Order: sequence, then C-alpha cells, then structure tokens
Amino acid sequence: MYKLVLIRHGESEWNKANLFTGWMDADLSDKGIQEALHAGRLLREEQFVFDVAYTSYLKRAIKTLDYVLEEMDLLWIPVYKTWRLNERHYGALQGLSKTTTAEKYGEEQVKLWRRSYDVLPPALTKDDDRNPRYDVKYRDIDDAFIPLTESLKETVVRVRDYWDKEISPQIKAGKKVIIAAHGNSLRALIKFLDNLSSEEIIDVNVPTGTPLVYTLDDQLHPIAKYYLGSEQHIESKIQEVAKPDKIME
Ligand SMILES: Cc1ccc(S(=O)(=O)Nc2cc3c(c(O)c2O)C(=O)c2ccccc2C3=O)cc1
Repeated sequence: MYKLVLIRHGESEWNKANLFTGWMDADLSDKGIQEALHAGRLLREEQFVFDVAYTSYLKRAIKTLDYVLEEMDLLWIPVYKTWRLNERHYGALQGLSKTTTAEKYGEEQVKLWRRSYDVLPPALTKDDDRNPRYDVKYRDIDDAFIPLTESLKETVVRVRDYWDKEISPQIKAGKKVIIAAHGNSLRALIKFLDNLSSEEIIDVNVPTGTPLVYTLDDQLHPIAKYYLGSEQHIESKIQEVAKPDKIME
C-alpha cells in the first residue's frame, strides 16, 4: 500500500481578479500564501514525510510546494518540475474576465465550454505574445507539445504520460510523493486514478490549498482518499470552489 498527497495551489492574483489563467504565470495572492503555509502546518502536525515532490513550471504551484515543504522542514528533498503538470491551457481566453468572455463569445458558448470535456476554447494564433513558444520556460520543448489551446482531454493525455513514466515508478519504488499542481491538471490525474468517465470528471472540483491524501494499493488503484483539515475548514474550501463563477483552474 502507498500514500500519495495532492495539493492544488493557493489562490493566485488572477484567481482573485477572476481571470482565465491557464499557462499565464500568475503569482500567489497573500491569501494563497497563507493557504500554502496552513497546508504545510497540517501535514507537519499529522507527521507526513515526503521523499520526492513534483510540480509544474508555473510559480503559483512551485511557490505553494515551497511554502508547504518549508513548513515541514523538507526543503531539502528533490523537487521535479515539469510542464506536463501545468494548468490546462485556455487558449485565447487566457487573461479574459467573465464579462469579457460572455461579451466576446456569448453566454451559450460559455455554457457549452463549462460542461465540456473535449471542446477546445479558441486557440492562440502563433504570433500571439501569449504563445508559450516565446516563453523561455519552454525553450527545450518540441513544437509538437506546445499548446495554443487545450480541452481537459488533452490535459489528461500529458498528465497521464508523466504519471506513467515518472511518478508511478517512484511510488512503486516506495517513495512518499507529494504533487503540487493546478485545478485541471489535478482533475486530469484524479480522472484516471479514480477511473472516472468524461462526464463524471466534469463535476469534480479540487479545493485550493487543501491536501488530498490518497491510499493506493500495489497496482496504484485508490483504496481511500480524504482531505486533510478540520471538517469546517474543508467544507468552507469546497464551498469556495463550488461557486458557479469560479473557474476550475
Ligand atoms: C474568468 C471567468 C469566466 C467565466 C466565468 S463563469 O461564471 O461563466 N463560469 C465558468 C466559465 C467557464 C468555465 C467554468 O468552470 C466556469 O465556472 C470553464 O471551465 C471553461 C472551460 C473552458 C472554456 C471556457 C470555460 C468557461 O467559460 C467565471 C470566470
């Protein structure tokens, strides 16, 4: 049996402004920093220990992990950063507000996108300065892997690829793993971990800054999972992300 801990980054400045973020590298808000510190304290109090950590190339997840590991006095463990754990790419919606999105694309289109698993938002054009190709973080990545838009379906493919090749062998080797990532990259992981359909995953929404603890069997199938924290705290975090105008990223 193995334990695996997942944590969605704390609130970012763009979450606070309610803007589509995706691969834009928004920083944590003060509230997001406090969420990360609180998660680290909870994990320390429950005497969790990790041997290795994974996160994305985006600072809101990297810093969440850093604050958690600092609270646990585990800044010394290996941390692997990968674009494959990045948030879902929202294409040309990145940077838009709820009002602008509805004005530009209409309420009906927004309703369709919200409940879809494989519908692509409008793509960035190659010359758009938001194209990850122009970001030094992704300079070593083949053009074929650089997204100009993604649906959750594409996010599942890249997250599963990394899970199968890098993370699951470490867990099977007995390493205690924590993954700090994003709303949709964690939904992608949960989809195949829990063997959920593309309809079931639409309603899954991971609270921010709240450790999700999995117990996995020898084949890495979930036996149990629970959120760490007081019942009241967990309920309030679940309510926070359940609000209809909160994007799941
Ligand atoms: C920045 C922002 C835009 C729209 C909203 S919303 O109140 O309409 N709720 C909403 C909207 C969406 C989404 C959503 O979860 C949501 O709550 C999406 O998941 C989504 C996924 C891919 C493309 C578009 C969307 C989407 O427009 C909230 C915040």
